[in-house]
Amino acid sequence: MTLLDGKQTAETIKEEIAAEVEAIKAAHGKVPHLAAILVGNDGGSQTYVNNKVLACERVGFDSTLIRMEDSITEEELLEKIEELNNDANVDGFIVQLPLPKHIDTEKVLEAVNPSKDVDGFHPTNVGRMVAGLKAFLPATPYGILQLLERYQIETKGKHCVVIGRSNIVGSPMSILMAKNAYPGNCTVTICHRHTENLAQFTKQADILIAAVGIPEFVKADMVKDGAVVIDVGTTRVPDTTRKAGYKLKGDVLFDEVAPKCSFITPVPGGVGPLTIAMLLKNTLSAAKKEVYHN
Ligand SMILES: Nc1nc(=O)c2c([nH]1)NC[C@@H]1CN(c3ccc(C(=O)N[C@@H](CCC(=O)O)C(=O)O)cc3)C=[N+]21
Repeated sequence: MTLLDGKQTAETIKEEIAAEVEAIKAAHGKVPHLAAILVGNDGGSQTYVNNKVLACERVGFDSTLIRMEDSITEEELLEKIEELNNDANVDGFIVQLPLPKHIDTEKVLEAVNPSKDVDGFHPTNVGRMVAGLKAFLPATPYGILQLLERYQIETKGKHCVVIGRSNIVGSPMSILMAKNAYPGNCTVTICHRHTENLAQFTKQADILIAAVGIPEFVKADMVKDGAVVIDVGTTRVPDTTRKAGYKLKGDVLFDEVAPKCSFITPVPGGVGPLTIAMLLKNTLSAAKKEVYHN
């Protein structure tokens, strides 16, 4: 069993980005700039946004964190987005999810200019990805592709089973794994809450991607011997013995599943750090105008 070290891979990617930032700075006297809007003060979201800001510093990007109260109106958020769309100093920005219930998430995501949508959540980027055009890829699926590629895991002709069909992970992951590319060329099965006899599908997976958000959902008897298992879950479970007051749990019952795997990602230190690295990669692409040449 080989551990897929997301933390180390993310470090390598960030070093590559930092080297490019140096070159851009030398040539143009400016560096890529990522902004993030955080509405409210959900603990998990704060951690991720703070990690993004720290990562920006690490690679030499400018970053701006915009905090807004839980009580803001949709209109106020849309105004802020318009401001960032029009700010020539900002190359890319994200609106951290989830948003408060009184705000229409789809409307908000559609308001982001696709050329600055480094999360890849705008319908234009989703459509472009599906059509095989240049697009900002959502950071988590993009990070998983990087992990498969950098560990040189064979994907052609393999059966990839994705559990979960969310817009930000399960759906785009399934599309990318089926593409005529490396990593890709898989036969893909998407499972979700209405899948009958889930284990019958997961047991056939050469590559199993768990993106359900239920801690330790995938047990050993659901996994084939020698499978590659990618765990996207990062649920905070209360743990009073820890200083942070919580423990991070993946969607996979790691101790039981790992011995059966050829490769597996840990939680923490797996997919999470790569998500942040690929957000930076998208921001670099935005600054270099590699996707939209406006
Ligand atoms: N607009 C938007 N874009 C996102 O990309 C987005 C979002 N909203 N909302 C929330 C989810 C979740 N997410 C994570 C990012 C990093 C870690 C990460 O770095 N995790 C560390 C541990 C962090 C910890 O200690 O809590 C790890 O797995 O090793 C986890 C989760 C991005 N998301």
